[in-house]
Amino acid sequence: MNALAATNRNFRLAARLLSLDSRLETSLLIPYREVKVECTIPKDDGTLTSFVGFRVQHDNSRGPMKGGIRYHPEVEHGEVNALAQLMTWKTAVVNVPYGGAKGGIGCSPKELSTSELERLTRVFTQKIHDLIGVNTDIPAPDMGTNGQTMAWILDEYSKFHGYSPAIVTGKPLDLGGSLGREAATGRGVVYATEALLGEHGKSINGLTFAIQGFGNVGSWVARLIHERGGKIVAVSDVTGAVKNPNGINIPALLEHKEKSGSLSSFDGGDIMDADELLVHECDVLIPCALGGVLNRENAGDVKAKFIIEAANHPTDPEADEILSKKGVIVLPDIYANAGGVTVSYFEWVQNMQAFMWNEEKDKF
Ligand SMILES: NC(=O)C1=CN([C@@H]2O[C@H](COP(=O)(O)OP(=O)(O)OC[C@H]3O[C@@H](n4cnc5c(N)ncnc54)[C@H](O)[C@@H]3O)[C@@H](O)[C@H]2O)C=CC1
Ligand SMILES: O=C(O)CCC(=O)C(=O)O
Repeated sequence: MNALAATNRNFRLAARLLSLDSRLETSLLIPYREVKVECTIPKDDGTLTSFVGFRVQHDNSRGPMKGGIRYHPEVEHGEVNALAQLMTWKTAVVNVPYGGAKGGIGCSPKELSTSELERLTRVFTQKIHDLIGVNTDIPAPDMGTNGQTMAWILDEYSKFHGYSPAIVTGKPLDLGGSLGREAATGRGVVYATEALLGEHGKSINGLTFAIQGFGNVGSWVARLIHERGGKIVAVSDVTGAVKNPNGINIPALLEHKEKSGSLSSFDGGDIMDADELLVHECDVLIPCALGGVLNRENAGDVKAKFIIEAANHPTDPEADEILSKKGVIVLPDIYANAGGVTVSYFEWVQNMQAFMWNEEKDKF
């Protein structure tokens, strides 16, 4: 099932359970605004190339719309739409005063040079600058983007609107970023995992884990689970996958990835087929990459007892049904990965107050 059909289906089910007024249901199924823009840039070799960018603003009933920007070849209108809708539910679940939005550009960021990525980000910002705003829609990083991308958006936006650090979150600390934001999504995933396991009389220490994706979210999840004594038996990313039944040395894997840019040549485990990771023997499976990776083709073969949705919508509705019949507990994305947008809210609050907190601030 495609991402939008799946997200709409889940929303309709929830609306029925809540006896939601059908007028509200209809209104919440249709996004507030969808924008599709052409982004043409000169490449380093002087030729011109065009990409398609999107920003979907789903709902602003609870506050300014909030959500990441994704650079990935599979970015398309329907998926961005689904991701924007999920942001509306996510910000409501953790009760931060935001609505939901999402954006992205259909491109392969690894195939573009830094200067091409900068030009693309600046052109995209020029096309959407009058639709976003510190009180209307605040982008953040998602797959394929990072603090540097946010810095370019901030700089380009500020040319039109004056210096506006609150226009993006997840930016570098020197430009008004927040301490703790880089780790926040992974840290939130681990807190959510600890709480769920605790309810079942278990803890991270002593259980086995398989993690799909080793970018911002996956690498922080791996690091924090490793620190808590969890045994990570398999990790994958777009370059390949590695397994070790005795537990992968995560600090060594992080160092290897930093140096080589790849997981596949790591000698602290055996190479495995990346698709096999999702059905690998483990107690807890944590998808931290793309959506729809668990579907009717592989859900029946999943060995894990718990699935923590660190990625957005990794579990297709058909997989959800199969997993539920098997007694697998699935912790939904809009709760499990909400640590990122929570600290994004803290970053925005600091920017709006022109004030910087220390990382330990816990009183409001
Ligand atoms: N960055 C954030 O703060 C948040 C991210 N998320 C979600 O978490 C997921 C990951 O996002 P980030 O870590 O930020 O992205 P990222 O771009 O930093 O990392 C993505 C990772 O997925 C891997 N990957 C891509 N295709 C793969 C495949 N076919 N098989 C295995 N691995 C594959 C990449 O190699 C990379 O390691 C996405 O679904 C995103 O929407 C959710 C909440 C907040
Ligand atoms: O930090 C944010 O504002 C949004 C993060 C995001 O895109 C997500 O939670 O999926």
